[in-house]
Amino acid sequence: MSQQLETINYIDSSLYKKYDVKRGLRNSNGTGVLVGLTNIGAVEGYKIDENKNKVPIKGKLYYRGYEIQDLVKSYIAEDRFGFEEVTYLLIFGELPTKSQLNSFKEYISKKRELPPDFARDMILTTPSRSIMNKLARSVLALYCYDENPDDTSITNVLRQSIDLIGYFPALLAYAYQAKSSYFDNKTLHIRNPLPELSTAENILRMLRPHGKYTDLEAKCLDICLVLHAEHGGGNNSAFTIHLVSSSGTDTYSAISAGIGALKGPKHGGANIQVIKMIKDLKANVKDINDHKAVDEYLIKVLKKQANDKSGLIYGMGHAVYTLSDPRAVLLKGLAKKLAENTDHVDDYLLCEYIEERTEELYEQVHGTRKTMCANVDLYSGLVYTLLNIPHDIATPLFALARLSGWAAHRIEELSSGNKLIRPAYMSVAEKKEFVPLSKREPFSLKDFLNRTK
Ligand SMILES: CC(=O)SCCNC(=O)CCNC(=O)[C@H](O)C(C)(C)COP(=O)(O)OP(=O)(O)OC[C@H]1O[C@@H](n2cnc3c(N)ncnc32)[C@H](O)[C@@H]1OP(=O)(O)O
Ligand SMILES: O=C([O-])CC(=O)C(=O)O
Repeated sequence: MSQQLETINYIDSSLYKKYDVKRGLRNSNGTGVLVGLTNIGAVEGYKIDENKNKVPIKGKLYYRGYEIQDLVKSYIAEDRFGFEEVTYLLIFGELPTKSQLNSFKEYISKKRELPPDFARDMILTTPSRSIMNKLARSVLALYCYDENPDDTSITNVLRQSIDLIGYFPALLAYAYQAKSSYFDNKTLHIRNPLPELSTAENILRMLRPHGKYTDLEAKCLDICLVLHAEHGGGNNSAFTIHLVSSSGTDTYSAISAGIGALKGPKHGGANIQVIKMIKDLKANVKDINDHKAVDEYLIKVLKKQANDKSGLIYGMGHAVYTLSDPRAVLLKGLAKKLAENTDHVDDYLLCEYIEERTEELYEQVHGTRKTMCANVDLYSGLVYTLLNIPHDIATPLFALARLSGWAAHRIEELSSGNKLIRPAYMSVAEKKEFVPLSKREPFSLKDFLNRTK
């Protein structure tokens, strides 16, 4: 029956050209179809020249007009946590004053504790191997604990968004604890969040059996959260938020849909896929410093003969960035610093080698050159290893950080979208006459192909 599904669902790719369908909402030069306007994040990865050709450039990312490097550099220089400030910036559109930031942090800190018995009833009873799956279900379950869940007024959506931002570290940490205890036979540690701690500190406190972490570990995790918080309106999960919000549905439905989109291996889930790919590479290549052997492995990946046989080198390529992804540049620098004088120098060099070689090996295998840079997911897994953060939560950390951007995009859609997002699909199906049950014949591939020729 699945063969039948493949047959009846096949659409000849020449039809897309014939009817000028923008597959994947992409123009013929690979750029995205313009479908919206946003004030939140700006992603710049190419220029269009006077002949309408796409010209690769170094990538830039702005949050509400501020360049990501400037934000990160200032948090490092001022030796302070930046994620709460970035959340404020994304939602309210301006950098906060000291007192605005303090009140915002105080407000979030009051929402750190989950509703009474939520952890017991909603997280520990039905653990999942996938923490992303558990997070989506937890967000949906929070609908039942909200006395005003369906009100889409901005005041109410803002309250719901900040509640979720406050709850997320505990949702993530308890989902991880439930998974580790139930599936990996580890001791269950349930530690309360502390209101005076930053998001990064609370995550580390609740994740670790002893609840301890260093200031450096927390500040590095904070940088990772800052870097993952927002990426414009067109990325798959933010667009999902716009799409779902445009129907007028509730905040919990919209955010859980965003989590589902981010989980995919071509989007946020790529960070876990990079970790798995490197594990597979190490299992198949005796010496990871042997460049020839690494090349051979990567060629097999590209030929769909190795790893998950998708043909993808995870952590490489991007829909917008061409020469560089500014987040990958920053994470690479962080990974290099953290790896120095540890056993992980070779792991760092391996990621760097994959970054250097992908374009050329892609050309060798496919015969066409594609400009491809490391994306945010290539080095993040290594940074988490170096921070002693379990790999299971790599994508969930992405979701926790991106929740700030999603909240801003949902509020933007509700404030300025004002139109149900509803693109067109042209039907290419044949029209048929109804056949009574007694006269039907089983599906025949031959008949089907004859009819659809
Ligand atoms: C947070 C984020 O979402 S960042 C992205 C994380 N995702 C990954 O790291 C997964 C690997 N990368 C990819 O799959 C892609 O680069 C994407 C989906 C991110 C972006 O893709 P796009 O730039 O839109 O390119 P597109 O999907 O049109 O691909 C063009 C061709 O290059 C191939 N390609 C793109 N990236 C890669 C890659 N990393 N490895 C192998 N082939 C690749 C595609 O398979 C496609 O081949 P096809 O024309 O034969 O179908
Ligand atoms: O912009 C994209 O397509 C994907 C991405 O990097 C992100 O969402 O962070």
